[in-house]
Amino acid sequence: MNLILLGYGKMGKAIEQIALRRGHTIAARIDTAAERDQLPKGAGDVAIEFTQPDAAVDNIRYCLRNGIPVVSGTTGWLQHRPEIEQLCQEQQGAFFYASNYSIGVNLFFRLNRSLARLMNAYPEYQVEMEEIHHTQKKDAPSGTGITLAEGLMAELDRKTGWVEGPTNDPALIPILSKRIDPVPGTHTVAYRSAIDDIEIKHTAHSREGFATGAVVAAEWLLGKQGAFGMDDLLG
Ligand SMILES: NC(=O)C1=CN([C@@H]2O[C@H](COP(=O)(O)OP(=O)(O)OC[C@H]3O[C@@H](n4cnc5c(N)ncnc54)[C@H](O)[C@@H]3O)[C@@H](O)[C@H]2O)C=CC1
Ligand SMILES: O=C(O)C1=N[C@H](C(=O)O)C[C@H](O)C1
Repeated sequence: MNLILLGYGKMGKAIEQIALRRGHTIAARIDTAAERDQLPKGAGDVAIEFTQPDAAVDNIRYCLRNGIPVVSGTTGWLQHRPEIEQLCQEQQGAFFYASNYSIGVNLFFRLNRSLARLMNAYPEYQVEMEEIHHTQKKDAPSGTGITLAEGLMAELDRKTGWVEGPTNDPALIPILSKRIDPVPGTHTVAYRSAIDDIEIKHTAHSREGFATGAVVAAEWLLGKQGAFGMDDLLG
């Protein structure tokens, strides 16, 4: 495949390495909206978009309107997801999104939901979450943290929402965000009682898992039509 990298920061560069290793070529490395607007027609087969919260929606719209299948991993913009999915349908385009592309985290999402189902029967445990990332991260809580919280809300009857920081409201899941360099991404879900604690934790050692997942998603998306996520890819 000939890939357009929309965003050539930490993730764009990690994706380039993995893409080249998997035999793909790089059609363009785009790091501003102005550069993107100068892309020639038919420049690449798939765009991989890892930019920043205030740029993602415009980039994804651009791809869908120009018939470019797009894999996005940017976090912090998902309030606009329904609009993007509608545009994808109208344009008969191809759009893939995951808050986290690593296989390990996607296993962790499933473990989180299974554990939450089990903990429904044990209301004496209070659930809380922590996410740690490098200090350049623009959004908090992390997209992965929000996906974990959504998994808890789907399975734990006593939780109806999440909040950033501590809370005394028993219906809310507190998500504590810490920024420490050079942490690529660490997520913990903890159930605490007066007697003991149960914790599950995912620690990324580098960006390799995120980048590999994004390239695999681009390979998978080519030739498809619709809006997809990791559950479609992993089955
Ligand atoms: N879904 C996942 O698995 C992962 C998601 N992320 C998310 O990906 C995003 C990018 O992360 P990093 O690469 O670490 O950030 P970064 O700050 O290193 O790179 C972002 C790049 O996007 C560029 N950019 C800004 N506006 C742009 C525009 N309009 N068009 C094209 N490029 C533009 C910036 O110049 C910068 O080079 C963040 O939202 C982060 O949360 C990061 C890692 C994994
Ligand atoms: O900004 C990052 O670095 C990361 N962002 C994603 C998120 O917000 O969950 C995924 C990963 O944790 C790294």
